Amino acid sequence: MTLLYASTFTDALARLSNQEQKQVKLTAFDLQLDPTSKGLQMHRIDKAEGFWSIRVNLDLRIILHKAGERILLAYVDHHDAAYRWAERKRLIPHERTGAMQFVEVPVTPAEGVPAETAQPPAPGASEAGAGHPPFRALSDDQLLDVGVPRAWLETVRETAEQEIDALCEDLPAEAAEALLDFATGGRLEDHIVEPAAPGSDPFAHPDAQRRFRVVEGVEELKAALDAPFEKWAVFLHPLQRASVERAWRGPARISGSAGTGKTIVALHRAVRLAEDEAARVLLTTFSKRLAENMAAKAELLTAAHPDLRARLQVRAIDQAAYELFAAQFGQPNLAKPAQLRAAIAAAQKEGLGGEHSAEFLFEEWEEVVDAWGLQEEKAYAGVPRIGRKLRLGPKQRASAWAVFAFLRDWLAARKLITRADLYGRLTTAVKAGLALPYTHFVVDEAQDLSVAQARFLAAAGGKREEALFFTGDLGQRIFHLPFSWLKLGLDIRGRAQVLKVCYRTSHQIRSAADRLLAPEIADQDGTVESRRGTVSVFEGPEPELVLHNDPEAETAAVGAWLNARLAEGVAPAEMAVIVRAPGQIPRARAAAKQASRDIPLILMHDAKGLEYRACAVMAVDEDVLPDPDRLEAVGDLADLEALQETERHLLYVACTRARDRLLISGVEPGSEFLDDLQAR
Ligand SMILES: Nc1ncnc2c1ncn2[C@@H]1O[C@H](COP(=O)(O)OP(=O)(O)OP(=O)(O)O)[C@@H](O)[C@H]1O
Repeated sequence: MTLLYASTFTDALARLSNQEQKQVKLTAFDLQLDPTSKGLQMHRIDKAEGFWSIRVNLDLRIILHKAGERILLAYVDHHDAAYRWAERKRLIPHERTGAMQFVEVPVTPAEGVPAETAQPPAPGASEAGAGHPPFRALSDDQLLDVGVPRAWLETVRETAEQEIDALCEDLPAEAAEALLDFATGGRLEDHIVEPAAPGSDPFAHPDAQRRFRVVEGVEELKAALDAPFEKWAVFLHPLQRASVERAWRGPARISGSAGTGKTIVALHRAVRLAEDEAARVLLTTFSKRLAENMAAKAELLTAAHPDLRARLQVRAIDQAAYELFAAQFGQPNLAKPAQLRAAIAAAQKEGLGGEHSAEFLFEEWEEVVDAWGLQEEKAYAGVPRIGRKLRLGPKQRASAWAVFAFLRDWLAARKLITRADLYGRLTTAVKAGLALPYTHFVVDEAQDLSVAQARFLAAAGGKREEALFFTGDLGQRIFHLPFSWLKLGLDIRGRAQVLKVCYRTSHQIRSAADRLLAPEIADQDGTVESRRGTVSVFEGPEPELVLHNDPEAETAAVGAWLNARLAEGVAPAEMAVIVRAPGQIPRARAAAKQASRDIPLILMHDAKGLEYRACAVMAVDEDVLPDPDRLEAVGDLADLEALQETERHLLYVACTRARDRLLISGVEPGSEFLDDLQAR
């Protein structure tokens, strides 16, 4: 007997109370142990071919589908609702793609089916007061190619624009995504589903695997049922699954708009690599908080495989590097930014540095001299100054270098090293043969790797084909100026994949945020990441953008907006107020205070990886974003464009933390980026 469970089952389970969930799990375990047990009280459902019910308690029923040796946990609900669900369904492979699907049975109104049950509305029913049906001109073949079931062809063609959302909830996910993209200007051709090979198992098709999963042992069933909310732990999108499972034969990078599940892919990939008993996997990202989030998810994913969990370490990359350094060379004595600034001030006091401002010298040190590990002025002249178009003249360079040389001596005299030095020494040691305790590195938020980190990873991966796997989004680079990975030995060309389905953010919020960025962004080595064809799996209200005459008016309006969300039932912890810098926190606090003191206040730089039902991104003023201090610091010597982009990315990151509701506000005339957000 093969036992499978469907995403419809875990969705339905997640809607039940904790007590009910416990009872359902016990019944499911009983089923797995002995499907023939009389105690299950299994009954065939007359009106639904292949469907059976089993009894959980007086009221609750699990719906199964049985065919030959295969039993599928399909649904669970209170008695009548469970039967109604089954009576509307057929389990059949799609005639064109071969992927197994649940298909709603078309029922005509004459059969007296209540209007609220899920079924294709009668063709033409949508005409009253409806807009132009966007799919009317699509042929049967076009619709079948993207996985629309035959029974739905007419209904799809007659669906009006404002009914698309409801339609898509009833269609298989692959068909819904294709139609959503088409309705918002995309191309159906981008979503044609690869047909299964003749004679192959319809449950093995990549699109079937996003809704059905074979249970491999009681531990796995337990893990799935213990966390029914965590759909990502089981039901991956075919593109996600392909990214996780493929033998990439070299460093690979998976990208995608915010919320397309890049972190989820990184997690699954790390777990997959750890299946090999000889593997020691480091799953890493740039901050401790994000690493902790990933570690919690890794626990969930490996709940059924504790041995595998032991082969997987989750750490912030700096922490991992620190530990490796300490093990090899002893505790590093790291210079703090304040110490570096003090050293620059000391150099200037001695008359070094010419006309350069302290801020410029600090940025130049961080992003160029220290980042690239430059030890000599000659090397400084030849450094690839990507993102910095204006080259320094020889005199300016010489005066700046005098400060950097001073800085190096200053650090050496105090036996201090920088973070880049730490990575540099590790890189040299690895190249000289130091064996690391990791065989594989899976790196999330890779767009924010520093030069020194990228160089270290290139060395650490060595020539092992699957050693390096990156996930990230160039549009979310917020910490460093761009640089060429290729020049550092990380060649991902031809091994890049873009995810296209956004699970976090409503269509309305995601498409507004995506307007902040170019539809395609190329990295320094020519690898292009495209946002075209991205779809969100649900819809919501349009984001609101409001400018006020003064900060007080804004505070009052944001407070009112937060109160409105509370009134809708959004808990304080499910919303956030996000601002650019600490200087705007008092404004955020004043606004939040009007609704609840428990609403988190977050800086844009710290917003990465977080998600909330409702976000107010406030104080998006002209003199706040882009940050004028940062722009001034780089003066006319740096490429303002690259820095401007970094600031733009911050707004993108902030906006894409919102799931259902987004408010963006500021004081007139507002940040220059807001124009793009509004453009249609
Ligand atoms: N296959 C899936 N099924 C259901 N939910 C998913 C799936 N993949 C991802 N998610 C959910 O989508 C949300 C976003 O996922 P994730 O954080 O991995 O996206 P991301 O691309 O890393 O986002 P960002 O770029 O903002 O960091 C999470 O809530 C995650 O659980």
